Amino acid sequence: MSPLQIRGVTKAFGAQPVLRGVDLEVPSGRLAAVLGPSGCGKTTLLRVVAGFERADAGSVVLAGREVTGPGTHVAPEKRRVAVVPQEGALFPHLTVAQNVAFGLRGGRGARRTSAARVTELLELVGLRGYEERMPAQLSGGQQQRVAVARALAPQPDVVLLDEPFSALDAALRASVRADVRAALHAAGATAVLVTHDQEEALSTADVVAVMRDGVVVQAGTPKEVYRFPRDVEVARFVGEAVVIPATVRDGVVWTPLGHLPLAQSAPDGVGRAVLRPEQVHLVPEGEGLSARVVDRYFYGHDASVALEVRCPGDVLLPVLCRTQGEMPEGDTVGVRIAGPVTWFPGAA
Ligand SMILES: Nc1ncnc2c1ncn2[C@@H]1O[C@H](COP(=O)(O)OP(=O)(O)OP(=O)(O)O)[C@@H](O)[C@H]1O
Repeated sequence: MSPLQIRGVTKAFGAQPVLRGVDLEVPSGRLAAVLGPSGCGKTTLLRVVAGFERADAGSVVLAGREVTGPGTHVAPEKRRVAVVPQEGALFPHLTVAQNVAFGLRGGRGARRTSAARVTELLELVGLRGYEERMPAQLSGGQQQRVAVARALAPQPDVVLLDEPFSALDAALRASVRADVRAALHAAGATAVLVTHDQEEALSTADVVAVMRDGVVVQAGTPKEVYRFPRDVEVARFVGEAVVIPATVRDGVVWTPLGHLPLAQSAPDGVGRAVLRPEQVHLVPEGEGLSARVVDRYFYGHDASVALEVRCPGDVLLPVLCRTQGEMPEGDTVGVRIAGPVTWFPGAA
């Protein structure tokens, strides 16, 4: 049985419904990211699971025990859930070792509050040797790692992390993220990470739950939600998407860019196809369709160009494409589309 099962959870603040029937299961030892735009209810969901908020309806089952349900509300401290807040919230007057040892009190490891266990936990987060430092002597990333060690100390059933990397600067974020992920996996912890950063969700989590307007609209592996988004909005939210008008006839998608293979079977009809910028390949001018560079975006590790593709019938279609090299604006290039597209019925 999954250590965390959330079923049909609803929650309103006054007249404002915030959670509108959330379903989510997190398998044992997995890290799930709850990904969604600001205000969609991510933190509220975490607070319901932690027991800081009462749900109006639905249930939360932790390690087989219903902690939230009709007539049931187990107090937060009795839930065996650990919370890592946005900024680690370490006790400033306690050393790193004392902060971690604090997490051991009252937990399963209560009888083993030994220095050895603290060292073991610090080792897990890559901070062995930092026992005697004070929190103020640590970087923001190190503080977050201590907070994770403290959270793991009582061997909770589930670790909840609320935007734990958002206060870190970009250069640090990726490495702290990787360390925290490794520590959670090494501890075999089941965890839920709340984030509005799609790159963070896709690169860190085993399961991504995309949340919108108080419901989980899709949950799956990072590859599943990226390659097989449930709708155009999910496609746009989990990455850059090229959305084009498309008609399905006999299992083939007809688009202004030519006919393309389908990622999944679909009934005949009119709708939109979604492809990713990395499926748009540049070819020498004269091959494929002709396109003009209309804008460029430089990200450091790579770059994108906005193209205007001239399609049959003189239709001009805006398309985004990844590039490595220099591409002056106004340049004319050839493009070819590779790989399958996802398709959604409805008006273009
Ligand atoms: N205690 C509260 N009382 C009243 N309204 C609240 C309360 N907590 C949250 N809300 C409202 O519920 C909605 C969802 O908030 P929540 O913090 O869960 O969203 P979120 O997805 O975590 O957003 P963010 O990414 O910005 O933190 C917001 O409109 C917020 O104003």
